[in-house]
Amino acid sequence: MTTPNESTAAAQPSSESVKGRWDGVDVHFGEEGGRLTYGSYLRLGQLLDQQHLESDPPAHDELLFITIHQVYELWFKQILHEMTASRDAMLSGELWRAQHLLRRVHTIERTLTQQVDILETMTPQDFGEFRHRLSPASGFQSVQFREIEFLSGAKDPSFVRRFRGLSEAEKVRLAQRLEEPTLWEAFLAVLGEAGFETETEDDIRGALHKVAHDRSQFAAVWELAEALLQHDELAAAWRARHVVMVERMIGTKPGTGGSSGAGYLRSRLDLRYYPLLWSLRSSL
Ligand code: HEM
Ligand SMILES: N[C@@H](CC(=O)c1ccccc1NC=O)C(=O)O
Repeated sequence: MTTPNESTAAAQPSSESVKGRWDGVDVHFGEEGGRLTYGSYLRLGQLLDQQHLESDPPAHDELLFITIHQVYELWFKQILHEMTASRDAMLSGELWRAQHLLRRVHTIERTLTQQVDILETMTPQDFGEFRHRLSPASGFQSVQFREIEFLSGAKDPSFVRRFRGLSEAEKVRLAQRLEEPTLWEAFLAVLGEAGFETETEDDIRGALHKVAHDRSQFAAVWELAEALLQHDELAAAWRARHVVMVERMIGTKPGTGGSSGAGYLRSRLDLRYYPLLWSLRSSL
């Protein structure tokens, strides 16, 4: 019996094969031909070498600041993966799958809002040790954040124009998001498939009413509408949590990205992806 880290003749990589057998178990080899390990699979060498402080001498809390943002971006990537698949599932009529994937998005979004607690263990004084080094960078420049907004339904090309320092690849990604169908457009296709007109806003209001009042017939459509509303509510909760954290950290100072700071962020609190799902509430 060998233990997982011992090498065996059977598991030696050859130049031809990327698979082998070890104690009756398939053994896979990574790109370099070495046997796959935890660290090589997860590319930890690269991942754990990506935290570079701007402060010098190093400010203790800057590692936390970088880590939090990198974790956000990893989850943004996952959210985009799930939202794209959910949109495509709606377009191909797989409503159960669209809803299943949106539920995963909700869980990630709750986690993202809770993560603010970790950042708030940093005091404004400790943030002040390295904040001046960050300008003109800001969360405003998060391409994936804007992709999520566009894919959700809030397409606003003015954000692309206001972006500074975008790479060509990032410009292409944002341009594609402005072109492709949003979750809302996919949902309208679902309403269409269910037999409703969706040409005008009044058509859509009418369709939502019928769905809401005949849940036995339109159960899957109603559940999907609720999942979209939940996504909208969770995005709004993140914006609200973020602005209060910002007030706690920098008060009324302008932002490093060049905006008025909390004032600008407050102006975005009323953003809703699906206003018709919200206004439906007033007439139920
Ligand atoms: C100490 C913590 C933080 C402070 C003081 C802060 C402050 C700000 C400020 C002032 C803005 C307005 C843009 C500007 O800089 O002029 C902004 C925007 C933004 N921040 Fe943060 N932020 C913090 C943490 C985070 C974290 C952890 C994230 C997660 C990715 C984040 C994401 C964003 C995004 C996406 C925007 C653009 C929002 C929009 O345009 O609606 N921020 N932040
Ligand atoms: N805009 C923030 C700085 C900040 O939080 C930040 C800076 C660089 C990269 C991401 C950031 N996060 C959110 O805005 C500030 O004005 O203090």
